[in-house]
Amino acid sequence: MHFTLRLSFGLYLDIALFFLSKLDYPWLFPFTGLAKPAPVIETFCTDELVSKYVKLDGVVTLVDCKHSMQRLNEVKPRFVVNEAVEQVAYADRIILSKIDLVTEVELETPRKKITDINGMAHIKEAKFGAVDLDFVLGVGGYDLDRVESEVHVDGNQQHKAGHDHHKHDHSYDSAVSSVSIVCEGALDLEEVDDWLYRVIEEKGEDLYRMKGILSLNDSDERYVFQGVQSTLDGCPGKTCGPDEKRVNKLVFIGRNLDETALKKGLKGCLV
Ligand SMILES: Nc1nc2c(ncn2[C@@H]2O[C@H](COP(=O)(O)OP(=O)(O)OP(=O)(O)O)[C@@H](O)[C@H]2O)c(=O)[nH]1
Repeated sequence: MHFTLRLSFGLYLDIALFFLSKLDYPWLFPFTGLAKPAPVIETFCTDELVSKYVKLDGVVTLVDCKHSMQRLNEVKPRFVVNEAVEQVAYADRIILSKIDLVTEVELETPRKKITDINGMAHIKEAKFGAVDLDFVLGVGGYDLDRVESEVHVDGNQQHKAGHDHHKHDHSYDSAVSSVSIVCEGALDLEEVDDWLYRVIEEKGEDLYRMKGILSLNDSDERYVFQGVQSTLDGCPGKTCGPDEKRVNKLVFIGRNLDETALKKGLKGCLV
């Protein structure tokens, strides 16, 4: 008698991931060239099967400081992704490599470009990609308990990382930037929750990542959140000291972010 065991691909993957997860090793997935990071991150964060066994620790992007500017400055038509810009925008850690091939002054251009796109990522300069393993492993880029130590915002500012509008007014403005907001006061949790979901809905795929620390009116605990595209996670954070100021810090990374509207939206949630 013949038994035909029909296993779906999903079940094979389930079994493979189960055994691989038992090894308890960090996995590094290298993506070369023009890989789009968003679908990969989405798979790790939202795919039921993959997220059962594998936790995304962080995205590390290597930027060649000698040759990357051309790619980063390339203006793409509407709805066409600039993969190089997205790779920087989604990164938790950025290795600015080949620094021996440029002068200190020349290094300023890619460094500025990167921080304009992504105001959250930690940047390290390197020769031949040599950095401490701690920099690329145990990143915790998606851990809520790391949000407070990761969100360092330096005031209300938006860094535009797109092209010069006057030179390229024929094309769609696909500027990717970081918007950092710091505002004092206590927020209404329901209001801020509604507002964040409204931002996600309105911006759609143009919103890449966000993180924040919120002070709420009915609690001494801060509230931390982090989101990737349409997913949003949040939980209570550290308790506010009795004399501590109620401060809210948020960082958004995305395309065509409207800083004024974001600030106004957040202010509307203050009690
Ligand atoms: N001088 C110098 N050369 C480097 C450095 N890093 C890599 N290279 C050299 O650059 C050449 C190309 O290496 P990479 O840019 O790392 O190649 P790659 O990763 O395949 O390139 P991509 O897929 O485009 O990222 C090789 O000959 C490397 O030895 C560096 O920091 N300094």
